[in-house]
Amino acid sequence: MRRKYAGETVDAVIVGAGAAGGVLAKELSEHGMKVVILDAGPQRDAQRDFASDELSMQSLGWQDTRIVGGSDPLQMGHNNSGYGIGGGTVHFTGVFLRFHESDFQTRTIDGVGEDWPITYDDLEPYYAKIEKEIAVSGPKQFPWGRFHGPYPYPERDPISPNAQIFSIGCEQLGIPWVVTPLAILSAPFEDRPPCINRGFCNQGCMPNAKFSTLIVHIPKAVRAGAEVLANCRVTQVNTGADGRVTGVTFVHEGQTYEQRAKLVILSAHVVETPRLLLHSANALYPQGLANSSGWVGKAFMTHSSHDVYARFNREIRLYKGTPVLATTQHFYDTSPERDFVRGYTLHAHGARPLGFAQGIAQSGGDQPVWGKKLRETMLDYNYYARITLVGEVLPDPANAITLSEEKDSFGVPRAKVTFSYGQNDLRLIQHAIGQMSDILEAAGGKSEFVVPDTAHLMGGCRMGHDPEQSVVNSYGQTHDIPNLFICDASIFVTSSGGNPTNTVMALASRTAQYIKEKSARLEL
Ligand SMILES: Cc1cc2nc3c(=O)[nH]c(=O)nc-3n(C[C@H](O)[C@H](O)[C@H](O)COP(=O)(O)OP(=O)(O)OC[C@H]3O[C@@H](n4cnc5c(N)ncnc54)[C@H](O)[C@@H]3O)c2cc1C
Repeated sequence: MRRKYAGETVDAVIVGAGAAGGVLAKELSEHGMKVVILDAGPQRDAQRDFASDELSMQSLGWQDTRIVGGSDPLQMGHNNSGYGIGGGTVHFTGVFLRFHESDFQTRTIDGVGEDWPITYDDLEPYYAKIEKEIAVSGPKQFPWGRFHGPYPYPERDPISPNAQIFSIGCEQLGIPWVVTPLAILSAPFEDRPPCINRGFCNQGCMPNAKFSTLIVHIPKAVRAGAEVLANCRVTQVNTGADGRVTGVTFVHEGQTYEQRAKLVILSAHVVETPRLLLHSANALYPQGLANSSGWVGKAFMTHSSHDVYARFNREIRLYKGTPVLATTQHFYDTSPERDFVRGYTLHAHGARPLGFAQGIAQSGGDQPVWGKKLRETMLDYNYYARITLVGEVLPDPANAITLSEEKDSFGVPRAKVTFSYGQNDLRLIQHAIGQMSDILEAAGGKSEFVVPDTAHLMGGCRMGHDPEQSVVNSYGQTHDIPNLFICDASIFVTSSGGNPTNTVMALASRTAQYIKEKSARLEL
């Protein structure tokens, strides 16, 4: 393996080149720090490696076996974790939303979950910076939350037929809607073209109109001097006799290496970050690293993400255009009229034929859509429209990532992912299904399939002021080990009712700023 910093103790080693890791690598190396960033998966080339093919592009997701449990076991893989340089951003849908003020204070406002140790104001400048840096497109007026636009780039136009259906249904019911804020270009930016509506965002964007860490932050980090190592699986975080971390052990093509560093930053996402911390237990830290509180792996969350499909008597063609182009956050905040607290976002959401077939096949309950019925429905694929939920799931310590007895080919225990919905989560889902059906029917469709699903992973190494109730402080610095940071979606305290990646990247930029300031004062 060709190396730049082999044998050196670098300023920072980052594990995971996804949404958070990419921001950190870029910002720290542009500051002059020596950075090595490792990813377990490959470095892909958008034009060479992305195919307009649903099935083969499943390889963009994390495919290693994870053991799932709980009363609502999660389907792991392509739908919730990325694999390779760019992480989940390579095949994410590109919906780019901010959290609302209330998301950071659910305990105070609604008596559920936990308050974050930061407020919306702490993150606001970082949201603005990231949105500008990647030229987020969105409406001139965004009606919900604290940020009302305008976005750096104009909203996408035209919108897809499925988004038009959504808009008609919402308008019939008096529900405000907008063209979705997206990390997808509406006009040229830097050396990238605007979106041409191929619709393969979840298969990797071949023309580079969609932002991904692979094509934006990683090249900038490399230009600033960072060393990016693909196909390098970190198996251990190493600790010195003084209790500080000294670097990481990783495996590349069957060979084991060590990268020494003054700072270790884990950005390996919600399952792999806790797994590494737990697996790196030693005599000094028998419960795993940064786990004196016992909170590592606990209270991870997902979003409920049920779909409703309705059939229309005219062609909609769900494959057309960017998958998500219309959104409402009308049901985002707690309302005393509902039997649950917190809320959700609804998106008009395109689907490709395979996704449609896999979805409706799971929708039937005791009357599965399979065989002849599945085949007949597939013939009518062009007549269906879809809406998808992004629903807040409350944190529950029983939803946890732990180590199983079974080991993977690297000798590391496989992650066990245990998940069950709470009563509030289930009531929220029922409400959302009703609203999605109403919108589709108000637009002239007939609701036929409800597909249970989840999306996004968050939490498991939550931030907080109290070292006995949280793993990291608000900058991602672990309470137990000052030179060990966690910076990815695992540090979320609550899940919100909106897509998370803008918040992941804003937090990463805030952590980078903290590291730069602390390092300058030799305080790390
Ligand atoms: C299909 C799909 C659609 C999505 N759509 C949206 C959307 O529209 N809007 C939105 O806001 N969010 C969306 N998301 C979520 C988004 O992708 C994540 O929020 C985001 O990528 C999380 O960033 P992260 O830095 O925590 O981890 P990731 O981006 O997942 O990066 C983690 C990286 O760590 C690497 N890694 C893990 N373990 C190791 C190890 N041991 N050694 C070395 N490397 C390791 C992985 O290979 C991966 O590249 C979507 C996700 C998926 C899967």
